[in-house]
Amino acid sequence: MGHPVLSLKNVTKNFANEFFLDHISLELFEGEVHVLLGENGSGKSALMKTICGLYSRDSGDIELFGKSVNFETFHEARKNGVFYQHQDNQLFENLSVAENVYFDRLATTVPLLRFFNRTRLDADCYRLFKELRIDISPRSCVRDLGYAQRQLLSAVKAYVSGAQIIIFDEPTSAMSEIERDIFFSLLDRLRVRAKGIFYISHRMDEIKKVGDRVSVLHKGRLVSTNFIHEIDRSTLVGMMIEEPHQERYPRLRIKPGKSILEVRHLVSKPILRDVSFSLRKQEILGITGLMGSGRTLLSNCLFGVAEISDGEIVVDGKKKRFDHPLNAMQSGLILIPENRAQNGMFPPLDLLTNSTIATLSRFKDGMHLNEPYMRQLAAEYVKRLRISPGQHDDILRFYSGGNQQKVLLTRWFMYRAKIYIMDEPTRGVDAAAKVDIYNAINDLISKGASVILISSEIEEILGMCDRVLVLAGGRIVCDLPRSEASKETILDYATSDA
Ligand SMILES: Nc1ncnc2c1ncn2[C@@H]1O[C@H](COP(=O)(O)OP(=O)(O)OP(=O)(O)O)[C@@H](O)[C@H]1O
Repeated sequence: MGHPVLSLKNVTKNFANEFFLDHISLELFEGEVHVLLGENGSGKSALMKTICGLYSRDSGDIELFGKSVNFETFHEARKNGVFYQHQDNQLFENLSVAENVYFDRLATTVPLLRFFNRTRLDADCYRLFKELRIDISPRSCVRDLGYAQRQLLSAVKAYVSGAQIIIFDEPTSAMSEIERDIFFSLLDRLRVRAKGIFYISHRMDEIKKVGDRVSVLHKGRLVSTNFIHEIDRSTLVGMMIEEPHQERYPRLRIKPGKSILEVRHLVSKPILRDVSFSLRKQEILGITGLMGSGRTLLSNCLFGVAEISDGEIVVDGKKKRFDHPLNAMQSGLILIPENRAQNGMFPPLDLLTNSTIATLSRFKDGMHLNEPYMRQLAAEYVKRLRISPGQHDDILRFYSGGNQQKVLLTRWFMYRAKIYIMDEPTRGVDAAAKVDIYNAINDLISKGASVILISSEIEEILGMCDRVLVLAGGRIVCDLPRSEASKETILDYATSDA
């Protein structure tokens, strides 16, 4: 192990007396990938943001290459070689992929944007993507990319930034195996080029693969730092959470009933081609596929967000045409979207409003809303999904990513739809809270709902679903009962690209 390139010494930060980073001392050694683990809201992102100027510390010291630093802005940290990849991928929606990748180059080396050479920029990006095996067109607009593609793009931005210290905050949370392999090879290159990497993740399966040491945070405190090869998964989980072990995938033994949703020969240009499948009452139907396979587009078509060029949707035996999400909702369908920051949350509003906003009719009491009932139901979900801090007037913007996700789920769990389409519902959620979410999904099923669970995590699909569909190149390439599905079969089909 080399010498420390970044040292935190007794760093503290008080967040409005609600949360406290408690005297954290941590070192990042030259050449290491240092994994940070901890349940949702344990302080991982807050600590990293304190390093890179997004938050100022109250006390303690941070040394970069042996010199004390106190970055006041994110920009100052970047100038000094510290790059933070935010878990919500902060990209420019209206710019192209190449412009996003080389945005720093544009902003710093070209005095007037209008003189920049687009052809050269695209060619550089094309070469880079070819080298990294990334199959995204440099000219596409970021707005049209799926979440996993955006994650890959953010990682490439870190790569081209030339930064010496890189902080990845849940960089692979929506990526499937193949994209993760691309990301890991990019990480291997960075390991050689950068001086040190902090790596936050809830995907326990990747930690051994990527990390050298691991530090666990719990409620703003550092619990321990260990070499990864010296510690096993269950010890790590035990350090993160206080509760005893729970079953990872709690499955119900309910036999699905008759078909309630039929999708027939659905086409949505330019990706989806001839997609047909059915969903049965009280069934959990898993859909997986690689980046760009059409998973999210399919969910958007079913929910009336994206246009359908051909084919039909039949709900409860009746043909439907959804031009707007409201039509889909009236027919009992709900979509919990993949990109919560963009399509799900109301960041400036409080927890109570964010959780009850879609279900106000349920709380109607004459001319008023029954506020005690709203509070009671919200409190039940706060407890059940362990939302933290969980006060009704907490503003959502200040919540950790995983807790924001839980609030979003609360909103739709309360809604009591017939058919739930959940696009990556456990993204950014810690191992224990995932089980809470699976239990809440089971609860919906036992009350008669059906669920389409779209996920990039094959283990999750195999653990929770009755049946698995694999999308590749915009088509369904397999439809398997869970008993016949395995990780290998799914991967084989996912890479077959019909
Ligand atoms: N600007 C802020 N104002 C008030 N509280 C904040 C602010 N930023 C973070 N917090 C609080 O600090 C705590 C830790 O949040 P943080 O985002 O670091 O969690 P995390 O460990 O990264 O969780 P996750 O895995 O869910 O992303 C949370 O309780 C959060 O509400």
